[in-house]
Formats: sequence, structure tokens, C-alpha cells
Amino acid sequence: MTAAVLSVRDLSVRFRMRGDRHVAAVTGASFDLAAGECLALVGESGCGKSVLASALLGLLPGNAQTAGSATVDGLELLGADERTLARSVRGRRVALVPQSPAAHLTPVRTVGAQLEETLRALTATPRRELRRAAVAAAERAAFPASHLDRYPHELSGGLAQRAATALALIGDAPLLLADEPTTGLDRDLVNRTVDELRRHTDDGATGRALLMITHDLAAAERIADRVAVMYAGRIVEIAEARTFFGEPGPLHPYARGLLAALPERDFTPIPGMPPELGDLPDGCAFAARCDRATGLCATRPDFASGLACHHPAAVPGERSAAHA
Ligand SMILES: Nc1ncnc2c1ncn2[C@@H]1O[C@H](COP(=O)(O)OP(=O)(O)OP(=O)(O)O)[C@@H](O)[C@H]1O
Repeated sequence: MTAAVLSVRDLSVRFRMRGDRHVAAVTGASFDLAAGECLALVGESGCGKSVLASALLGLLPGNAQTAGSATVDGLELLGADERTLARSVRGRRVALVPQSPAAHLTPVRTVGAQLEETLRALTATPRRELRRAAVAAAERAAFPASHLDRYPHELSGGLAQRAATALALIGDAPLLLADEPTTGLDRDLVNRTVDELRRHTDDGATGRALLMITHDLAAAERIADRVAVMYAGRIVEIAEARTFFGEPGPLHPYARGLLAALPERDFTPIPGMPPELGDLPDGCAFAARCDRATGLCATRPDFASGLACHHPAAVPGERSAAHA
């Protein structure tokens, strides 16, 4: 078994609000991610995906309180001071492929200048070698050297994405964190972008770990090894992508609902809305929307063997085995 690059244990993030209230944005998240592996973290808008990513980068706002543990390459991220985060984490252990590359790139500097600046900050490249290294860094993300002297506003969406990816790869961080890397892209560009992320995951002797946060299940299906489904701040299921998207499919009713809502599947939306994260029920947070809910769901299901549900969907093979 490959050692985990990212190890998250019982991670919780709460935001303190006025009037002694709080928002439980992430609760009890636990998972590991190995080198060469891609985990897609999926779930509806507002379920806590980006807050989890911000916790890993030490970018939470001042009203956030964290608990649990998140280590990358052996370094504890939660509670790390700003100096450690700047010197040892961002770009070096955890590299961010941003949601909106055009906004992430500095508008008044050329791509080449930004690559050189990042090379200076993260590597020991001598000054006279910077241009050559910038060309090589661009090449890794298939960004054309002929465009290095362009400003971000002169780039197409796809090239801006490649420029941001090239910047993210410079520090050779063992963990690539892609937060909604395909938002606003057409399907062709989505496929190219995620294929490139997958390629970077597989690169090198051991590869990198890739955590891709996305609401795009087709993108997750295309490149993920495993899928983690988040609902109302909790991970409710983690499964192999092959069985999640194929047979027998997900076991959690929410995860099944997410897939059934896809236009290319049943196109049937999950009824109702997720609960407010400031006012979560004591039991299963999905019970109010779940057609399998029973009295048991008034108590919260433990997360065990990759699933938190009192009445998971029956797996056909298991059902026939039970009846055999
Ligand atoms: N600084 C904050 N103070 C209070 N609540 C916050 C703060 N930042 C985020 N939240 C809340 O945390 C919850 C989780 O937000 P998050 O952005 O992680 O969702 P998400 O799953 O990434 O959604 P999306 O896909 O829309 O980005 C939301 O209810 C959000 O309103």
C-alpha cells in the first residue's frame, strides 16, 4: 500500500457568526490520498467542498475554527502558522489549480514574467536560466512558448487554464488541489483540462496526488480513481469511481440521487433543498429529502466502510447472495 500524500482525519471547520451562532461547514471529514491517485470530491453547491480546500491551504477567514488533522507529506496543515504555510505548504506541498485562472493570474504581468517569478520563489534556478526554465515550465502544461509574452487578457480560456496549471506545477508539490477547475468551460475544454490534470497526476516516478473538487460528475467520471460525496458538510460516501459510476453504483441515496439527476441518466432532480449549515438536524441531514428514510434516521449514521447511511441501496450481488 502506497503511503498517503494527504491524510485527513476528522476534519471540521466551523464559522463563528453573530449572536453565538455557528455554521458547521465541514464536519468529521476523513480520507487518505496516495501518490498517483485522483480523488474527486463532489456535492451540491454550498456543501463545504471549497471550505475543505481552503483549510488545506491555510486560507480560511478569521471567523473559522478548525478541529482534527490534515497532513501533507507528513506536515500538519491545521493550525500551521503563516510562515510555515508560505514557505513549506503553498506551491511546495500543496499546489492549487484555481477555479478561475483568468482571475488567479496577475493581469498586469505577462505569463512568462509570472512563471519566472514563481520559479525564483520556489526553485533555485539561477537568474540567467530563468527564461529557459519558464519555457520548460510552460511546456509541462502544454502552454505554447510563443505566447509567453502575452498578458492574461490576451489568452483564451483554455490557454489561461494551462498558464495557471504551469504555475501550479513549478514547485513539484506532491498534492495538486484543483477547485472547480472546469467551471465555465465547454465540454471539449473540460475534457482537455481534466485529461491534463490526470496526466500530471500520473507524471514522475510515483506521481502526484490530485484532489479535484467539482460539481461536474462527468469530469469526475473521466479521471477519478475514487469519488467522495459530500452532503451538508459531511462526507457521506467514498467509493471506487469504477463501481460508483458503473455497477453497482453508489450506495448512499443522496449519491444515487446526484447521478440520477444527470441529463444523460434519469434527469430527475433530488426533491427539496439541503439544510442550512447553521441549523443542521441531529440525525441524518439527508433524511428530509430521502425516500428511504425511516425512524432510524433521526440518529446520525456513523461513517463506516466508506458509507454513512442506515439504509444504503442494496447491492444486487449481495442481495442475491443473501437470498441464496
Ligand atoms: N466566512 C464564512 N462565514 C460563514 N459561512 C461561510 C464562510 N465561508 C463559507 N461559508 C459557508 O460554508 C458553507 C460551505 O461553503 P463552500 O464554499 O465550501 O461550498 P461549496 O460546496 O464549495 O459550494 P460551491 O460549489 O458553490 O463553491 C456555505 O454554507 C457557505 O455559506
